[in-house]
Amino acid sequence: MEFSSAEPFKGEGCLSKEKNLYITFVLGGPGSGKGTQCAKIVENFGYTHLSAGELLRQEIASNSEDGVMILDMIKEGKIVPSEVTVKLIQKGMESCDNGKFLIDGFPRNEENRTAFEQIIGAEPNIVLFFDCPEEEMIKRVLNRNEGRVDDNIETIRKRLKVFAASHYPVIDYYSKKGKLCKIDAIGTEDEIFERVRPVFAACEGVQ
Ligand SMILES: Nc1ncnc2c1ncn2[C@@H]1O[C@H](COP(=O)(O)OP(=O)(O)OP(=O)(O)O)[C@@H](O)[C@H]1O
Ligand SMILES: Nc1ccn([C@H]2C[C@H](O)[C@@H](COP(=O)(O)O)O2)c(=O)n1
Ligand SMILES: [Mg+2]
Repeated sequence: MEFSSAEPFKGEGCLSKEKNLYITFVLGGPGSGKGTQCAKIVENFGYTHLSAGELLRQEIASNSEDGVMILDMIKEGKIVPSEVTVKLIQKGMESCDNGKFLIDGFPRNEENRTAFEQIIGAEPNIVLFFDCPEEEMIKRVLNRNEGRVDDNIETIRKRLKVFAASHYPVIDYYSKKGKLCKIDAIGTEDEIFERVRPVFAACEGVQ
């Protein structure tokens, strides 16, 4: 496991300097199991889960100014401009007393990553990466049955292409910083969580 735990980050930028921030970015391709494992981390370790995709879907549902643009991009499997997504994450972080965040599905590319650093003024302590073969991701997404507009084979193929083209520089960046924790995402949900659990158990002492 390529991981070194780090001290909590003192909020800077938009977030209160009084708040001890402990940020985990949760990465992986579509259907790799990010949301499923985040729910288990919340249950076991008391984090606040902010899914970038879910925040964008809520923005569509609320008929906001950016809603139509976001919907068009999601249908095409494209990445929404970083400023829009980071502002939604910022709102989510500010509305929470707890400083322990799981930021799921973010950063999707280098633009996302640098926008977060600039706007939020913080870095993740840990970056989880769920490593899953494409065929398994396709199977899981097609079986998901949650009515998402992007859970169809055409959009999945586009999302997988975007993922393959943009995730590596982000993974590489955090790997070089000793923050990357790669998790084998094949197995049952519980088996996978037993690979995730030690990462958070190890961090309990430094929060
Ligand atoms: N280990 C697993 N084995 C089989 N199915 C799984 C496993 N983990 C999650 N699933 C199922 O696969 C589907 C996708 O999982 P999940 O929504 O957690 O993925 P995700 O990485 O958040 O995807 P997305 O990026 O599209 O939001 C869900 O229906 C979930 O119940
Ligand atoms: N950082 C992000 C996260 C998500 N999106 C858009 C594009 C994705 O295909 C879609 C669904 O995300 P998921 O729920 O699969 O994490 O939301 C984005 O543009 N930028
Ligand atoms: Mg998800």
